[in-house]
Amino acid sequence: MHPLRSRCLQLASARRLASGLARLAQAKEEAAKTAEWPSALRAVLPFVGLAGVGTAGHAFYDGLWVPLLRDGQSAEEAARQAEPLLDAHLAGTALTHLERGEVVVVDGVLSATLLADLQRELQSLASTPGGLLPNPKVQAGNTEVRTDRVCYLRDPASFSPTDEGQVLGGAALQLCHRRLRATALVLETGSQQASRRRTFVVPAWTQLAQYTDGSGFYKWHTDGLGEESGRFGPLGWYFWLQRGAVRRRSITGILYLNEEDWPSTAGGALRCRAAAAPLRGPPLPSTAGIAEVLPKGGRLVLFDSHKIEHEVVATRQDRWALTVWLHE
Ligand SMILES: O=C(O)CCC(=O)C(=O)O
Ligand SMILES: [Fe+2]
Repeated sequence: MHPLRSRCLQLASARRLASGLARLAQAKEEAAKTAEWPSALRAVLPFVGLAGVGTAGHAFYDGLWVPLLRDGQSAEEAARQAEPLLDAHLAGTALTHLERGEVVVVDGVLSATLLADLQRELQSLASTPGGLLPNPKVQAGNTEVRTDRVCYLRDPASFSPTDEGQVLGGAALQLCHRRLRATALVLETGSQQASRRRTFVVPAWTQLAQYTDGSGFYKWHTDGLGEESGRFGPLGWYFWLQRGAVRRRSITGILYLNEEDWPSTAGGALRCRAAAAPLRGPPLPSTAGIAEVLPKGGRLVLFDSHKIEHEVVATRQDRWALTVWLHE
């Protein structure tokens, strides 16, 4: 090779090497700059992680463990202490109507004597200080949605006197609580003939609600998660955990503890955006697809917790309802 050509080639490769080295140095400098961020991030990450796990744990505890998993029972366990409110045949029919998205109404599930005893026990509970508390929404500062006062009935085996809101009630209330929970078993058995076999988890508590004369109402809602579930973006997972038990609700069962003759002029109707299936009792009025169910004492109402939109209209006399949510 000509010496001049060889010199040129040497110069060219030296220049390439120099520019390569310069690029490397620049890249190193940039990497060092950005490395400051990950190391800062690495320092806070364990705390962020701990806070996340703590928040999730709390949401799980509050939203699923306490209301359902801690002392919830299988339908079989729940039925050990009392007779269900429905017989097997009625329960099978009820399941068929529930699957069609209807509201099942069964009258006369409590005797007249029991209804009279209930009136006495309820009056005494209503006048016991701290016996009934504002519902959870009102406690959270929201008075627009519902105004009832509530307490949670439990049987002695799961009762904790230190837990606010828990009550034992008298013998009549205890019997209603047990019979309402026991109804889970006939519904579960009835589902063997229905298109979907169900296995329920029954909370240890039932909710006793009092809507008072002149001011009690509960605006339109469903008892499940409804539309709010997806609304929260990045916080969605938190609400998903926090509303764990609500998410697992399957059937709402309401037993009215009022006098049997509830006048239609007294208001207080449960209105459901669905067809009603009165399995025992008179046909129910319905306007524009909304069934109107008066809270007659001894009336049992069942509906799909997620699908059926319902409201309680203002009542002009004290109105009592005992509710169980069967979960899946
Ligand atoms: O008392 C009723 O009739 C229904 C109450 C209700 O909708 C509820 O507690 O979720
Ligand atoms: Fe409801």
